[in-house]
Amino acid sequence: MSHLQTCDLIINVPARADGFPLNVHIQSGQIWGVLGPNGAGKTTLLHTLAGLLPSRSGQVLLNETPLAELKRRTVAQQLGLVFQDRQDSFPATVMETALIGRHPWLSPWEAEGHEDQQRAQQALAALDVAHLSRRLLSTLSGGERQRVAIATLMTQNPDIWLLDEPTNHLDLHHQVKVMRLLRAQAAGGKAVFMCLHDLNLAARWCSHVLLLYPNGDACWGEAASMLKLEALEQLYQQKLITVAAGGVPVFVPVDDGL
Ligand SMILES: Nc1ncnc2c1ncn2[C@@H]1O[C@H](COP(=O)(O)OP(=O)(O)OP(=O)(O)O)[C@@H](O)[C@H]1O
Repeated sequence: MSHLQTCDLIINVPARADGFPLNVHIQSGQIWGVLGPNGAGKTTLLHTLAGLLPSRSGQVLLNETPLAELKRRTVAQQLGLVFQDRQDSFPATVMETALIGRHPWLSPWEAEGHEDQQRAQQALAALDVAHLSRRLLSTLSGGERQRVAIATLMTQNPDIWLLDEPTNHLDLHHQVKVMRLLRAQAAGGKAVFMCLHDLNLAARWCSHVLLLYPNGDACWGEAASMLKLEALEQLYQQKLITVAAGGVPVFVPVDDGL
């Protein structure tokens, strides 16, 4: 299974000081949650890990090789990204969109075969959007589109799954369904690294957490050791209380009158 490593990585957030160099090792079986306030650089980090943005300094290594030295096709076979905002500008059906996930695995101009179709079908079914497979993507609701994007990543089947707020637009049932799916993928050997705004999803589902501060400071480690009330209050500049539910802490923001 592939693994992704950052070596003294400084992401390039415009007009920000360098901050703390990231030395993170994202490995098979792990589920990472990246937490931080708006503008902290979560999306920038994800895009840098995917090789879509250059770092300011340091490196991203995919199986010990700098990402920049690898062919995009090789990278796309091992690493996939669900974007936060997608411009689905050209008309495509849900099935056509899911099949885009197979492109890294096909030679140029090679058409998708039966197995590719089957993979896409299974992924769409896993995300409860198989019944929409003939619909144009542009006609879907926000949550349906989000599930198609995750199904496309599942169809791509890389070892490393990068996701930018995967529960965006999802109702509660589908939030849990997606988190279960990500946990099952990690249990099967994938590595999952996602930005989250919901602390409680991180507390319940992530094995590892990276806290990213607006000034570029960062810390990371096993989830239980990172999800401490004081650290999270400092991260979000927000008063929180903790209540226990099902053996997992639930963080609740409170109005401190400030
Ligand atoms: N092209 C750009 N020019 C100037 N500033 C930029 C550019 N792209 C991103 N930024 C800034 O970089 C910072 C980090 O953006 P990023 O999208 O990574 O944050 P984020 O943590 O994902 O935020 P959010 O929680 O709101 O999604 C933001 O302040 C953003 O305005």
